[in-house]
Amino acid sequence: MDNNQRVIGYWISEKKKQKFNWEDFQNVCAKNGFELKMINVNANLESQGPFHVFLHKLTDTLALAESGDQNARAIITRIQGYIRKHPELIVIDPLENVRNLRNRHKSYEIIHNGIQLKDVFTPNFVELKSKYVSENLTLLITNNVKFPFLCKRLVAHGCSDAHKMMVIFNEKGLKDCQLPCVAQNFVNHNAILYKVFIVGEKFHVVERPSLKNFYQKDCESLNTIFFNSQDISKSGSNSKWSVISDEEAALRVKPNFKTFEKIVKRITKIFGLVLVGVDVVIENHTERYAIIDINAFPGYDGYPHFFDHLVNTIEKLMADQKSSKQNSRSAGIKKWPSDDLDSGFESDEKKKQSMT
Ligand SMILES: O=P(O)(O)O[C@@H]1[C@@H](OP(=O)(O)O)[C@H](OP(=O)(O)O)[C@H](O)[C@H](OP(=O)(O)O)[C@H]1OP(=O)(O)O
Ligand SMILES: Nc1ncnc2c1ncn2[C@@H]1O[C@H](COP(=O)(O)OP(=O)(O)O)[C@@H](O)[C@H]1O
Ligand SMILES: [Mg+2]
Ligand SMILES: [Mg+2]
Repeated sequence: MDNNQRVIGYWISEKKKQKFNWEDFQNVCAKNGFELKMINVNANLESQGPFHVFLHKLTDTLALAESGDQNARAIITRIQGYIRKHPELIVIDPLENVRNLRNRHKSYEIIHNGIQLKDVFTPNFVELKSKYVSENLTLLITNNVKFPFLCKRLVAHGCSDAHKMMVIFNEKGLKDCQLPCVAQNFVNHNAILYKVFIVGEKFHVVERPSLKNFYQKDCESLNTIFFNSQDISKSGSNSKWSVISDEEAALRVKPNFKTFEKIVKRITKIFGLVLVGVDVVIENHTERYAIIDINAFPGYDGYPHFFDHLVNTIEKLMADQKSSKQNSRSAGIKKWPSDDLDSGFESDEKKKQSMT
């Protein structure tokens, strides 16, 4: 290996590698002076290094580790040990920050407390865990969650049920909630979802199909709808639950990209993530933007020149690290707190956010 070569060590699943056409990434890296090296997370990392960057999607492993899986725990401990031993390693993204997205209730709380933007909100939500319907009903009322609401598994990824959901229309449907779950107000949005795919300071928005509108009369007549979110909002999805009338479709509004810009800025900062996706719907009538899901290292399907943007972002993070190291040396500060949630892109606040 060339001593000046910068090495990106990575771990993503084989399935994701295929979806991404990873060989193209290899070429983009080579063109920009990076070597891309797959890490064997089951073996000692020290002997596989040195690495300058660690790029990963370890959401499933993190979730498994938290549920007690010994092998997953060993992997996470090994990686954490390596990261601790190499404080200059650029980690995309820090494990602590990715971990915040495992529990849907926790990520909604972070958004609710941190988004602080007029016209952007996360719909009212509450965690349900009681086997007694009456207790859950009280919780719903106390937290202002109304029918219809979405019932989402508490765990957002890493288990086979993470994307199985329900729309609950009435008290009769409460027994259908699969626990533990988060109940979240249903927001009518004329069946269009906006996927905001973020790469550092850049982002790209794609439109996807979504759930239809539901009205008060549906709460009286409909039984619980069970669905898998993977069948609703992929680029080719064609679910019967996404069909709306021509009148409703005519009411769709053109999204305001300035609002997406603001959302991107806030979300990257409060979650401290470089590779993140935000699912947004625009509420009918109020035209407020509802954030309904946050995903670590999503699919980026439809994001033009994703690999170029990723490499440019890595370049920038390296340059930022170098200059902050120089600054802290002159100020007598020892280390940039890269794992601090709120540090995000603090130093770039003034710089213009740009869209692809
Ligand atoms: O399957 P893809 O490529 O659509 O990507 C999935 C994401 O879809 P999106 O890009 O937002 O449309 C998907 O996003 P959603 O939760 O479906 O909004 C998840 O991020 C999923 O990861 P995981 O299985 O939950 O760990 C992502 O799955 P992985 O490919 O990362 O396993
Ligand atoms: N609060 C909501 N109001 C209306 N529709 C929603 C709401 N939350 C989710 N949906 C719909 O359900 C789908 C899946 O929900 P989401 O929270 O994104 O879960 P996942 O992590 O499985 O993608 C979304 O793509 C959207 O169509
Ligand atoms: Mg989603
Ligand atoms: Mg999700």
